[in-house]
Amino acid sequence: MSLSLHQYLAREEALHGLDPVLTRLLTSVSEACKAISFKVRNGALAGVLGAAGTSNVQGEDQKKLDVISNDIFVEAVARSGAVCGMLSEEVETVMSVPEDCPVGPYLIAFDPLDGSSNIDINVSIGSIFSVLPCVRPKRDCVEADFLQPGRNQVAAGYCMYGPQTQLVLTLGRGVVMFTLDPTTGTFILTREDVRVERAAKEFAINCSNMRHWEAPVKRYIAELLEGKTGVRGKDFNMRWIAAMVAEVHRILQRGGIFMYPRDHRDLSKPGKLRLMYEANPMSMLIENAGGAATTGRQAILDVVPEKVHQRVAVFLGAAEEVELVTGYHLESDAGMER
Ligand SMILES: O=P(O)(O)OC[C@H]1O[C@](O)(COP(=O)(O)O)[C@@H](O)[C@@H]1O
Ligand SMILES: [Mg+2]
Ligand SMILES: [Mg+2]
Repeated sequence: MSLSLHQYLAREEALHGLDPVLTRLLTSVSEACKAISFKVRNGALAGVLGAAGTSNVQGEDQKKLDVISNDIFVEAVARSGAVCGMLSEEVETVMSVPEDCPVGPYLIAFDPLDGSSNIDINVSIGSIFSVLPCVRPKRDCVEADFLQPGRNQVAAGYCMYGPQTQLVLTLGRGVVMFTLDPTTGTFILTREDVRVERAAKEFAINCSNMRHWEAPVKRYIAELLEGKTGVRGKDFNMRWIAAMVAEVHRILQRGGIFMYPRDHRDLSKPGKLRLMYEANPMSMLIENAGGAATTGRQAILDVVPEKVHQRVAVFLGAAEEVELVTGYHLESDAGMER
């Protein structure tokens, strides 16, 4: 019998004591994702393609869909009565809930539209979310309330707008996938107990940055590229979709490793991806599927953030590969100390 997201969350409440307020929040997130999915499906017909003509806190040009998706998320989540603060890639400061909305015990961080460079070419994109507890729920939450390690997350996930719209979720007890039935507008559970194998034969990295990488990353990638004839003794395949949601989605289903290392392009940016609404939720998913996620030097989920929009290097996926490349970083650091 097929289970809807609503029924799945009710089952989690009954079997594992899932907080009904968290259920309400996740339901609001799923409604936001559904609304974004409908916009994406209609593309040019809905007038959602192209640039917005503005830039975000990262100094990146915003696409219309970045702004539209952000507005949809903020509206849905603020009205859930489940949060006391929101953090978005598209908004510089943390957002409080409006006066006419009740305040709840959670904080939510989100990347409303991931893979923005794919929007106008009709390639997979997504939305990513991370839910943290709020120690002192109040209307005027501040940045400091969000500065918690990813280990504190109580739920995390993403929705991918690809050939199908799929919502992928962890509550800290494994990873489950739902597929949106476009005829009824219901998310239906289509995969449970998602696992990432320890070994891998596929990797994802943007090789155009190779000259800027640190030595351990250059070493690791060089060994993968040598294939059967090199120290690894096997051939590896490569993919790069330029949307973290799509890369993680592939890895959750057929394995592999995804990397966006820190590089020397701009020393003020330790990596491209953002810790709180990209790396943390994806790391929680990957760890819950039996994989690993590090900065090359420590588990991503143990990083204590200093700023809400902070960037971080990311190596995630198959545990064997993540452990190997992390080992190369630690060896290299130890060598430099000597
Ligand atoms: O264009 P690059 O440098 O390959 O970067 C791709 C990476 O940037 C991101 O698109 C960043 O996400 P946004 O679209 O939310 O800014 C990741 O999803 C992806 O892995
Ligand atoms: Mg993103
Ligand atoms: Mg984004």
